[in-house]
Amino acid sequence: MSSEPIVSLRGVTKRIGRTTLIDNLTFDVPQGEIFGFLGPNGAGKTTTIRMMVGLMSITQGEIVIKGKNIKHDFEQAIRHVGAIVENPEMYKYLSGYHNLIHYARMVPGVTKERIDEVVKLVKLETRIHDKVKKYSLGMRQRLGVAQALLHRPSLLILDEPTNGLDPAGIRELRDYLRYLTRSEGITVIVSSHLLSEMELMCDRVAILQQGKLVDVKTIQDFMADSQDGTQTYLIEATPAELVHAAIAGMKGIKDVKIVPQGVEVVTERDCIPDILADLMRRDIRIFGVQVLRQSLEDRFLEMTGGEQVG
Ligand SMILES: Nc1ncnc2c1ncn2[C@@H]1O[C@H](COP(=O)(O)OP(=O)(O)OP(=O)(O)O)[C@@H](O)[C@H]1O
Repeated sequence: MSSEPIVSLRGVTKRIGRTTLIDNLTFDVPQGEIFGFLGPNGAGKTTTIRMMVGLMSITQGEIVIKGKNIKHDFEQAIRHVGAIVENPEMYKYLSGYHNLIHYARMVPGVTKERIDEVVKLVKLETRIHDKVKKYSLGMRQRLGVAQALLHRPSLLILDEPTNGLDPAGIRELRDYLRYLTRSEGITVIVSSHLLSEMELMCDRVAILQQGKLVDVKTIQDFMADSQDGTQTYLIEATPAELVHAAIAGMKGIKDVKIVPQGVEVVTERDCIPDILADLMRRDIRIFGVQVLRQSLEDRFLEMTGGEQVG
């Protein structure tokens, strides 16, 4: 993976009249990842995406895609981008394949081989000759993604792609987006107000709230670090009462409680070896230690002071 970000936003601001919709966004989207814009309704996800694809002007700041500033080099920047921002146009009475042929006429240099390739990429091979009216929402979306991929973009942007999909459709979407990043090296940006989906789908998320960036982090980092650097561990050991009493007296323990599977301890990572060594000295039998990861939802609520999402 290259270290050069595929997209950089620097001080991006959008004002309409006196209202600031987007306020000074600065962050990078690394290449080859699935990157999420996460935030409650009205946080500014769609507005940011619209600016990135040139559907809306930028009041202030810069957006650079693959080294090209979209204000000064729009054509050059946008040729790297495939996007679905609004519902893509499709002819319901034509097959998926004929829709692609029709669309490909508007995209210079697209061959029949490329059409077959994109059909494979979105895993529509078995149904591509069916009429679009017979497609499920998930399949229509995949056809939309196939359209967006025809010109070999290195960045795919999908605004709220899980909207209206059933759990199976969401899973398929996740699988083929992952396939696109892994096998084709395509960077994907998705937006959503649903934390649980972003957690499963993305490598990294930018959290937006009221047009501002709250934070941008990898999913692992979101779940791992609580604000004070502590983490919850489950120590499976018996007898639980003895474990509890021993740990409660140690340094650096924020919380300790007995749970059905053992004892839960809130502490810093560096304290774990000492805790285990101490328990072993007391002849306590240790069966396992697990890091209990916080869900992104917990982290989000912690970071935004409780504004509910989803
Ligand atoms: N053209 C516009 N004129 C005025 N206000 C707008 C315009 N477009 C969006 N807004 C406002 O900007 C804010 C951000 O909207 P945006 O659609 O970007 O949010 P979002 O995070 O995508 O939310 P959602 O999930 O509801 O689509 C909202 O308060 C919205 O009402």
